[in-house]
Amino acid sequence: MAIVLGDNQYGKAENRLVVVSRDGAVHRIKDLTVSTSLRGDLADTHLTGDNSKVLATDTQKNTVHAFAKQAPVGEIEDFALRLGRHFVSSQEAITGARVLVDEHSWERIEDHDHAFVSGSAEKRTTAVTVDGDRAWVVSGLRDLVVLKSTGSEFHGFPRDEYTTLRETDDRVLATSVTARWRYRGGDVDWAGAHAAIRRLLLTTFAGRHSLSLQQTLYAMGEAVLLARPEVAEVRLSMPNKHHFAVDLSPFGLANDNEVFHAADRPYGLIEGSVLRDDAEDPGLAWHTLPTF
Ligand SMILES: O=c1[nH]c(=O)c2[nH]c(=O)[nH]c2[nH]1
Repeated sequence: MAIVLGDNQYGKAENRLVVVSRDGAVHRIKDLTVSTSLRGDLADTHLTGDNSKVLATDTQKNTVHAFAKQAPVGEIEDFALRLGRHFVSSQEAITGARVLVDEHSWERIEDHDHAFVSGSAEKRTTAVTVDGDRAWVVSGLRDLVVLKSTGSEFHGFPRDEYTTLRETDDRVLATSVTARWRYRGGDVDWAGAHAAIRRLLLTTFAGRHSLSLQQTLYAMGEAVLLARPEVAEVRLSMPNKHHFAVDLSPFGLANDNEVFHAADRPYGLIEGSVLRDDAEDPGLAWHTLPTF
């Protein structure tokens, strides 16, 4: 038996980067969390501690900062592609790079030039993978919290000796959407596509009558694929944020779906992928990313 080094990657995780750009007195801010990780000929450092091929994670962090100054950051996908390609093309030992970027939202306070209020917790995300001269882009969003107060049922599930859940034809449906979608190529209007896909996810959640969160998940992914030819696959992770109707009968009160306990945990966790059956090979697009 021999023991060998398996898959590995290394980098600087979660650089918190805020970039202020100025158009005269009017400022704009980009608030990003950037993680870089590199792959390649890295056996030496693991096996002998020879670091001659290790671009320090500190250097990776510095590169993120310098790139934010040297050219406009632009869309997160473009920024991530520039960084990933730089690491692969400038270091002989480095053959692959993964750059993750989350964009945090800020809104202008009224029409103020340089004062902002933090937006919702929702983040726009991208995961760019570079391997040699190839690249894949998986973009998405997370912490998009949505709720509908009717238009959701759940019944017809098996009942065994442990089942207590009541069937319902009218319940609150709430979730916090994590969505990732894989683009088919790199020639994409990143911001326009993101806005359109986000809208499709929201309008489908709102508009489709739901018989299960699973059905809603599939419908949301399907809506994106039907409308957006540049997307090959959508992966969704959607916790079922349960809202339990409170039993008010001890107080002699009827609860006509008005008063709920918003339970924090446990929560159902509904996850899945919706994809074209003729989608091309995803290559390394999802490599080392969480499945959902
Ligand atoms: O939409 C739902 N899917 C489930 O699988 C499930 N399980 C459960 O207890 N409630 C729900 N709701």
